[in-house]
Amino acid sequence: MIEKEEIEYEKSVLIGIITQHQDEEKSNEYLDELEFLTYTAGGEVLKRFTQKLDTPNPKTFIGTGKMEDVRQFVEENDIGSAIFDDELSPAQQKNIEKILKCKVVDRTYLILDIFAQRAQTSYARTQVELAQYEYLLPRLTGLWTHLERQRGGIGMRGPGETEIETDRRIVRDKIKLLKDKLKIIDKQMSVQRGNRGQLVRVSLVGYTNVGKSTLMNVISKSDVFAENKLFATLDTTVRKVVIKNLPFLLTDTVGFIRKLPTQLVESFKSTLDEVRESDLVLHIVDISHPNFEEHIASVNQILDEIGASDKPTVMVFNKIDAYEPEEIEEDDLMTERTPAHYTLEEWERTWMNRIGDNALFISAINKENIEDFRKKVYEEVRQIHITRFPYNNFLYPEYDEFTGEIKDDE
Ligand SMILES: Nc1nc2c(ncn2[C@@H]2O[C@H](COP(=O)(O)OP(=O)(O)OP(=O)(O)O)[C@@H](O)[C@H]2O)c(=O)[nH]1
Ligand SMILES: [Mg+2]
Repeated sequence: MIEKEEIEYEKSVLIGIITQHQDEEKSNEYLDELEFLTYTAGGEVLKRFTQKLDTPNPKTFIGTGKMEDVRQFVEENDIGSAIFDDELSPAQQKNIEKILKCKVVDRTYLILDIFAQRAQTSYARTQVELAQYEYLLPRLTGLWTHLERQRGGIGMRGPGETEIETDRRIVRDKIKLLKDKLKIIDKQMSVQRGNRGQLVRVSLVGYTNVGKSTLMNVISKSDVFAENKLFATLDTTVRKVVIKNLPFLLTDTVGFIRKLPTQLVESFKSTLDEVRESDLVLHIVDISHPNFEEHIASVNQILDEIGASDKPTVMVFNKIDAYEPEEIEEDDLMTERTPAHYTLEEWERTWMNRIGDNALFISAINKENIEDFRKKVYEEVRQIHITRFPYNNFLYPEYDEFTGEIKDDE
């Protein structure tokens, strides 16, 4: 069901709204992220449309006048998909499609589509397929049926055209089948996790594209796929890492994102079990991203949802090489200083100071402060080890006391 072949960049427009809770600046930042998602899915954004609205129009999400602007642009520029930053109701989606006569994709579907495109293993593919069917189920009546355009491109890598006329029952059966299939794999995975013995488990979590896989590669000398697109990693990778003489398991996981579709959280539950069952969480943050504080909040919320928010956590602020505060010219007396103007040193004195030792500032790419990072991880893992196996204490001296041969990895 999931097609793998590469597609040409598809012309798209983005549509977002500005509300009381979401001012123009926020809305722009969200659309930046949506544009990155669109690019990752294989689309090119020709134009953004925004509208000030207190509540979205129940029929067409944005107002009639604005929709007419969009329609004209879509027609004149041969646009393949109109992408909304918010979740659309099945009815809204249908209505808008009738007007625009192109694919209408919301943020949730876009993310599902990227996952479908990127899923490598049969396990990840099954999880995505399940999430796609669950998204599709309430939308079954007439989704995209009136479209006579070519197939393929954004939003077409899932259960699409062929299933549309199919009975809901068939989709429900399919959902049940996929759930059963996942249950079997889940059991195997859980046994595998059990077999890993008593090694301390550490997981890398964080917003998508913050550098988790890059850090994994640096620290474990492994070769996990990393790239500057969203959701480069869908399957968890577990590596045995040895710092000095202390072995532990390090897991690289799928990145999180604002408004991660609930269908995905649900079907990736067991991928996330890896995080839930870990002893230590390394929360990686891209400090060079203007929205990094909001990213932290999104990640914490998802950790909470999966029941993993009470783990010992180290905050790792990555990409310090790329961090550039906004500057205020000396003769500029109008611009107010905001956190966007903070230097790294100033950041370190904010709330980050309160987490004290549990905040690290690194560059995975330039290997800056990686030694501090290794030391910190060593000490945390050692602490967990000693608590769990008090008699083994003598095996693992303080990081600086260790004089034996330094082994990086096995
Ligand atoms: N400037 C800079 N870029 C970095 C650093 N670490 C990683 N990157 C880049 O950030 C991008 C994303 O890196 P990944 O390691 O794939 O990020 P990830 O968190 O695993 O992403 P997902 O798997 O998509 O969630 C890549 O282009 C990396 O080269 C860093 O310290 N500095
Ligand atoms: Mg990754």
